[in-house]
This record gives sequence, C-alpha cells and structure tokens, in this order.
Amino acid sequence: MDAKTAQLLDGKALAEQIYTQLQQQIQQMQPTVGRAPGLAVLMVGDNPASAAYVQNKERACAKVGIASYGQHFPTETSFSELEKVIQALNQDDRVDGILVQLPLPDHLDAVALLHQINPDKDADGLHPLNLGRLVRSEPGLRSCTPAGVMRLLQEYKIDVKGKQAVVVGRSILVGKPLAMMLLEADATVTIAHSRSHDLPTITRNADILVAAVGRPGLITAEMVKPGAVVIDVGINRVTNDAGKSRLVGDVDFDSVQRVAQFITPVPGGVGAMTVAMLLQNTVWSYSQRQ
Ligand SMILES: Nc1nc(=O)c2c([nH]1)NC[C@@H]1CN(c3ccc(C(=O)N[C@@H](CCC(=O)O)C(=O)O)cc3)C=[N+]21
Repeated sequence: MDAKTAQLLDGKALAEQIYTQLQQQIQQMQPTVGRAPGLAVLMVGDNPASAAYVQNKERACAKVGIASYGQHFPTETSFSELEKVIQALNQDDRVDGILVQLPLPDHLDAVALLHQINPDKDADGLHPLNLGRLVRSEPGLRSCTPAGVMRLLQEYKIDVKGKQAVVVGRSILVGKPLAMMLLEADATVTIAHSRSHDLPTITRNADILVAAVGRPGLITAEMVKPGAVVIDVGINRVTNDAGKSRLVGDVDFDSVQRVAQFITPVPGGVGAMTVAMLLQNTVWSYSQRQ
C-alpha cells in the first residue's frame, strides 16, 4: 500500500501566500494612492458555475483589501448597454481592473466586448494588446490561468528550460497564452488539440504536460511519461452514480499520480492560482496608476 505517488503542486497554499503578500503591498501603497485598489467584475446571465467563480473572486478581493465592484446583468442585456458600462469603468478612477466573466450569452460578441476594455485595466490579460505584448515578451497584463501555472512551476523550482512541454488545448484563455509563456521560459513547446493525430504519442513525450481541454479523464496514466510534471487546468463538474456532484480535472488523477513526479489537484490546484493572479494583476495596474 505504499506505492509511489506524485508530489502535489498545492495551488491553494500558494494562493494564500500570494494573498498575504498582496495585502501587505496594498497596505503600503494605499496612503500614497489615497484609495484601495478596485476590481470590477461583470457577469451576464445566470450560469451557476460562473456565479460560483465570481463569488470566489469577490471573496478573495475582500481578503486582501481590493474593493470589488460586481455588476450582474440579465441574460438579455444588449451589447451596446455593456459597451457603455465598460466605457464608464474605463473612465472610473477607482477601478484598476475590469473583468468580463466568460462565457457570455450567445447573442453577445465576447471578443468585440473584450476589445472595449482599456488594456491597462485588463485584469484578465485577454485584450489583443496584452496578448500581443506577451508574444513580444513585453511587460503587460498576463492571462490569469497561464500566469498561475507558470507561478506554480516556479514555486516548486521546476525548471522548464530546454524541456519538452506539451499543452493539450488551444484556447485563447489558456492553451495559446500558456504555450507562449512556456516558450518565453525556454521550453520546447508543442500544442496538441482535438485534431491532433495520435495524442498519446505526443503526450508521452512531455516532461511537462498541461491538460486544458475540458474533458474529464482525458489524460490517463498510459499517456504520461514516468516522472513527468502534470498540470491539470480542467474544471469539470461530474455527477456520480449516487447523484453527488464533484469537480474533476482533465487528468485521471488516481492513475496518473502513480506515474508522474508532480501533479496539480482539482480543486486546489490551478483554479486557486487563477484567482490569485487576477488579484495580482489588479494590484499591478493599481501600482502603475499612482
Ligand atoms: N473572463 C474570465 N476570466 C476567467 O478567469 C474565467 C472566466 N472568464 N470564465 C470561467 C473560467 C474559470 N475560472 C475559474 C476561477 C476560479 C476557480 C476556482 O476558484 N477554483 C477553486 C475552487 C473550485 C470550487 O470548489 O468551486 C479550485 O480549483 O480550487 C476555478 C476556475 C475562471 N475563468
């Protein structure tokens, strides 16, 4: 019963450390700025998962001393109405970060809306200017989930330089920006996706394997190189036979932990880091603003 298992990359613990640091940073800066940092979170519709994430974000803001200006809009809210709200927040001096919770209802063009956010208040790092800055390795606001993955690797002194990194998933929220960050850190990066031929051969080549697809159990032990670092970005709510629901990632945790050297849990891994990076981005914008 003492089979070797991977070491956990504890995103929850690291996020707590980051909150303590941010809280101190805010306390130091606040007298000169004359106000607390502010984060505006816009949510449209009533997706229960989104509501839960937004609640996590607001709770974290309260913990570190960021004022959160949450706004909740009905599903049928028009594009132009949201555009006006974003423009007002762009002008609002109390607001350092603006976030539009995704996904949006189908009638709203999310990309066009993200373009409206002042890039210097783009706490999510999803504005094309910030994505461009990332590609060029220029300073700027970085996407939260990929930044959280990189911070976790750094914390556990996992050197990615020269290593084979495989990112499964090519979303603009995670896969693409994370591949860029790994490249910036001198990894040899492969992006695999739903059209990739022979996924197991690709993933078995990975020293660092990231799953960011949104398919429970996609990555099984046979797909993992022994001793690899496995990062699970998936957050899937599944219901078991007894009708109980729980969160699982894209990685078959029980089998993969016997093969990997390091693994992130779900929950308590990357998700917790995403929120920490959102707050860090907000505090960074705040520090640039004084
Ligand atoms: N504009 C935008 N930016 C986002 O960053 C964004 C988004 N839209 N839409 C949805 C995804 C998902 N997301 C998560 C946030 C927090 C947790 C989180 O707090 N997870 C904890 C707790 C999970 C729980 O138990 O509820 C954990 O994994 O330990 C997870 C996932 C942000 N996203």
